[in-house]
Amino acid sequence: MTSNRKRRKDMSNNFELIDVTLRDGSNAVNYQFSVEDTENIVKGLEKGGIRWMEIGHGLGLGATERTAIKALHSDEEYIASARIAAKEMKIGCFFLHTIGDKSDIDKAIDCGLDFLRVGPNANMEEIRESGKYIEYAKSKGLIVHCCIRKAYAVTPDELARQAKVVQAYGTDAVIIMDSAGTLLPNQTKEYIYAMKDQMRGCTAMKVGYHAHDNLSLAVACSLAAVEAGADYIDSCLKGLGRSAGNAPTEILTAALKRIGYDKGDFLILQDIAEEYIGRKASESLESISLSFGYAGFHSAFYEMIEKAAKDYHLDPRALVLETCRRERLNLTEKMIGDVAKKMSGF
Ligand SMILES: CC[C@H](O)CC(=O)C(=O)O
Repeated sequence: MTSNRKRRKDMSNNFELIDVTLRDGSNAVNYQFSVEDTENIVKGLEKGGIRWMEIGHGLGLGATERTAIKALHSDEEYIASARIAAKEMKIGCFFLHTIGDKSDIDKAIDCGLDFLRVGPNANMEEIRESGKYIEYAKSKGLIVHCCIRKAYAVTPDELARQAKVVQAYGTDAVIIMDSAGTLLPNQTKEYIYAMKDQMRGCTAMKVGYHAHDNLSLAVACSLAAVEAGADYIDSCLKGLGRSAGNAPTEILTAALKRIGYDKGDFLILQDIAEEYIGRKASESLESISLSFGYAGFHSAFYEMIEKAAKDYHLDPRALVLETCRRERLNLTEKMIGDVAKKMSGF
């Protein structure tokens, strides 16, 4: 008992929470966070003891400029307002190699960015394509995380091999993203252990975890990740995020405190969540999310499911489950259409 307590106490500063409300949560509010929301949430999180946060468009740098999904403000406006509001908070942004370019990284640095989170899907091709941005951001002095999306689509060993490749580009941390909220706590640990084993003795590269709450396990999986030795854990106020949302920051900090980790004042964080996120949170909850979590389905593919389900008069939930039995990483309209056709007996 005593040694357990001591071990936990010794570990209390060994990992960081990264609040991603203003980035992942932006997906849930149609990218309409205002500069005022940004300032209030940054100040509130900092008051609650959070030291790292991710902000900006849900799809990362350059998305407002280069996609049809426009945020209320530009990347520069979001970063500059967060920078002004923050005292010591580290401010980060997401980056997709399919959307952003190096000029976006330069502009973000000029506005005061501290860290960049480059997000390839869990396949070697995307990892390699993202590599040049990881190297570039490192050469410009940023802290860089490689957030491997849809990590559940490959085995823990395969993900660890991908992390090894990422490491060669100089990334400071690899974040395991359970983008569909499909992992169970014991599976979460397997991914962290595989990653740590792969890196053992040869690098200072850190490992993080980003949960989604489709099976209401985001907090449990995050705690499991901490227990397995994760260095970073992502969370959002009220769990506000894409699809079923993420691990709620205020609940996670309370649960962590119960087991001996002091990662923030959950009462302050709860007040901030109520004040600034309360009304927005319910908008992100959709009943279909449970099937996404069960099957390991990324919500970004849902439009294709909706269309095929309508065309073939199917229950979209059944189509999600059947599609994911065949493929979870690279879904196409044709593939989903073929599954729907087969299911409907055509
Ligand atoms: C497009 C970025 C994506 O939403 C990253 C993420 O949060 C996830 O995959 O869970």
